[in-house]
Amino acid sequence: MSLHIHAADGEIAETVLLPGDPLRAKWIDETFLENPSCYNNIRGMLGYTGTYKGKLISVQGRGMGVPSAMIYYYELIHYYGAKNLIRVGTAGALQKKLQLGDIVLAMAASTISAFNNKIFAHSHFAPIASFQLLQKAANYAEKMKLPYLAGNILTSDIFYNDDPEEYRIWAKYGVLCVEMEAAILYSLAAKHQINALAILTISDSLVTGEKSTSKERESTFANMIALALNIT
Ligand SMILES: O=P(O)(O)O[C@H]1O[C@H](CO)[C@@H](O)[C@H]1O
Ligand SMILES: O=c1cc[nH]c(=O)[nH]1
Repeated sequence: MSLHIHAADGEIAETVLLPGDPLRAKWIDETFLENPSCYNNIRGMLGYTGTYKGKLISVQGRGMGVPSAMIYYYELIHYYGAKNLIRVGTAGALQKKLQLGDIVLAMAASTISAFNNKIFAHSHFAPIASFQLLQKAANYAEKMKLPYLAGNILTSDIFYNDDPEEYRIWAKYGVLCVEMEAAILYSLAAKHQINALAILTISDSLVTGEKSTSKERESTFANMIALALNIT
């Protein structure tokens, strides 16, 4: 049992999918898992464990932004022995070639967030994905003909930016999209020698201003979850 997750020992699987929205966790549980049970409702941050094709999988909501996500990543690693953490969620495209609904596999996560500054002082750590999970995800996406790109992404602390053009410098360096939790996931995974991958679905574009409808989000989200579940 930990402060924000009230699960008994053994109640959480070694592989955990992490959507931001706790209701997405509920939806994943109801749509994809067999024999599910809810192990957490502290702060409404729902967590479930069930089976997928006979494998034990957990799904844990983790909120938005680095501080919230870090609490859940940390507790899952420290108190529940998580070994594979897969962040699933939405991102804004920074490149014109990305269409709404496309999947991005985050090979690395650049960030404006300062959580690593204290540890690495004037140097910069490069948070990267687990190659093993990344390779499996790319293979699965190709097999299923899911439109995807793999590359660098940006973990931002800012959702509503005063300067709507600020993304351009990241775009110039090839960064694919922006979200808010992957860099801390990759940093913690490196520190604790576990596997981590962020799988993202493009929900809007900072380049064109397009946004997906709720219906589109639902179907594209399902592709992303199927991908995540099939690499575990
Ligand atoms: O869809 P999720 O996983 O929550 O991810 C993205 O959506 C939220 C912002 O709307 C942030 O958490 C961002 O990272
Ligand atoms: O963090 C996010 C998520 C989706 N779209 C954005 O622009 N930012």
